[in-house]
Amino acid sequence: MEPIKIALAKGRLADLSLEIFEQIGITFSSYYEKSRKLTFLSDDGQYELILVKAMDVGTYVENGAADMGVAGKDTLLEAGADVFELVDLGFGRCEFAVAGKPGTDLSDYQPLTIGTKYPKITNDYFQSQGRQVETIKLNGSVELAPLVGLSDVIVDIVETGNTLKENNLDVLETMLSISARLVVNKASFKTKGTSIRPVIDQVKAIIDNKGRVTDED
Ligand SMILES: Nc1ncnc2c1ncn2[C@@H]1O[C@H](COP(=O)(O)OP(=O)(O)OP(=O)(O)O)[C@@H](O)[C@H]1O
Ligand SMILES: O=P(O)(O)OC[C@H]1O[C@H](OP(=O)(O)OP(=O)(O)O)[C@H](O)[C@@H]1O
Repeated sequence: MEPIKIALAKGRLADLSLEIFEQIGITFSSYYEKSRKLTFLSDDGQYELILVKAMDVGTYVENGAADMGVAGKDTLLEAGADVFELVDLGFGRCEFAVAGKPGTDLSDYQPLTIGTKYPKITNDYFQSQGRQVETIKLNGSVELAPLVGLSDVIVDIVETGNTLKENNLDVLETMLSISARLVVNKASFKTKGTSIRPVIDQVKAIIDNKGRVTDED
């Protein structure tokens, strides 16, 4: 039988995700972080790890190129991924926020310009409140934008708040909380249910029992 394909991004969510898979007996001992290889077969040959960019996990899973995956809620929302989101893994916790120079009054700007890696989430959020904004798509170092006059404010992820602090920016408005999710392709969930369901159930059991898989573990 074909291996179940699991999409994962290198980076912040990789280690804890692989740790959870290991706890349910799915191990990829040929994987190591510095490798340039993008696919790894599990030791039992039943699963295949495919390494994609964080923002692309939802796309691979939605299209069935991967049967399941681990992705931040931020990336799933931004990609508008049509997938089953079956487990909140409880790590990778952070907040979306509007941030800017201290004392910035959002209502002073018409339209408000917003630098962000997440134009869809930003537009959806402000549109739902009937507030007119203009987004400027950035790919990183977003905190720079208001400092150099590229945008009035930013919308970005805040975890510890250190990046904002070190750049003399403040949270002006919090938007929504996010965390890592286990997602499954809708067709795979039906056609490969006998293989996929036990994985979901075991991951759920680990999260429920531990209730303490955190970034600090
Ligand atoms: N402080 C944080 N900053 C960014 N993402 C975080 C943070 N804490 C948790 N996350 C979560 O980790 C996920 C992966 O983040 P990571 O930094 O590895 O990739 P990325 O920066 O989105 O991608 P890339 O580095 O390829 O541009 C995010 O989508 C988010 O859900
Ligand atoms: O509140 P903090 O704990 O400081 O974390 C938030 C920072 O982390 C992320 O950036 P990342 O490290 O992914 O860099 P980039 O997006 O600028 O590439 C995010 O875009 C913030 O800049």
